[in-house]
Amino acid sequence: MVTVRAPATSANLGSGFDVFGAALDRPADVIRVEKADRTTIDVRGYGSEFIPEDPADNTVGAVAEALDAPAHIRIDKGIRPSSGLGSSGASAAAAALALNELYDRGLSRKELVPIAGKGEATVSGEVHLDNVAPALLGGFTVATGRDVTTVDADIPLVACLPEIAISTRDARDVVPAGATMEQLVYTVGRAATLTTGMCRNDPRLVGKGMHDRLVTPARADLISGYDEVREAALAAGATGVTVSGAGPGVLAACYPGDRREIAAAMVEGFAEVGVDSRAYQTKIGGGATLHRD
Ligand SMILES: Nc1ncnc2c1ncn2[C@@H]1O[C@H](COP(=O)(O)OP(=O)(O)OP(=O)(O)O)[C@@H](O)[C@H]1O
Ligand SMILES: N[C@@H](CCO)C(=O)O
Repeated sequence: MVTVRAPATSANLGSGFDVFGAALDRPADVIRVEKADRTTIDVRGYGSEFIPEDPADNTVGAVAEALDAPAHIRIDKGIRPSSGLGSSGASAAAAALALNELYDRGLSRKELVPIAGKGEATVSGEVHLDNVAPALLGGFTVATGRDVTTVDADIPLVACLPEIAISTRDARDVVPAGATMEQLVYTVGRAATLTTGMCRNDPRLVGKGMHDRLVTPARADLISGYDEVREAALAAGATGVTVSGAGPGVLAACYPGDRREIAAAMVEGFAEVGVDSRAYQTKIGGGATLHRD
């Protein structure tokens, strides 16, 4: 039996739509796999009632098929689905690492990224690697096509999840079809600022680089209380705030000593508009970990 813990991730980070991603040190999914004649899936934990166990509809099913690795797969969800913390991608990444080990396929973590991406595509409709890459490799990741670069950054974060569900598929429908040259220049500047901040472990630059005028405003409109939460987090010391992944989670970058106050301010911001939420005080963390029994 092989057990893998794969972390939650935050994709986009504002200025890096479909390219940037970061592994979070908590929460995480845990997957256990055992060889079998055909793949079966048993889902438990956070939000498990909303997750299909049919391999055709669960992200881990496509991964088992791609690796030709049928198994009994038990998923313990620690990451709420449809929250913007890469829940479906974490399961896909964990399954790729676990089944690669179980069947001695010998693929590297980088080679497993596109395989996990096939699993993620079953629910989001298109292949994008900005959740599965950090879940497998850890740190801050830049995924361009099949090429993934990683930076082992150490940046404190707060992720606040409101009790609203937005599927990635629906949130992709509101992404603008095009951009003006002015918007492109602004986005490149912010993305470069964020990347420099990650390389220097500088929360101020990371926060500044999260600001995005292209995709985030359209997605923020889907999240009741987004403006209130953003203002509250900035007033409490956040260096930048954006939508986490496809939402509805909201992500704040900050200095280490400010996390508790920012988390409370974000929960209060959602409460102002009558929405319950849960905040995680976290930071950029490592990739999936594997244990063989
Ligand atoms: N193993 C899985 N874990 C979580 N969700 C899954 C899984 N397999 C299938 N799903 C389905 O995927 C959808 C959730 O994925 P979605 O991409 O919308 O959200 P997310 O992974 O939480 O967020 P994001 O990608 O924006 O960070 C739900 O409809 C859920 O039923
Ligand atoms: N880049 C993806 C991440 C969510 O899976 C999106 O924003 O749609």
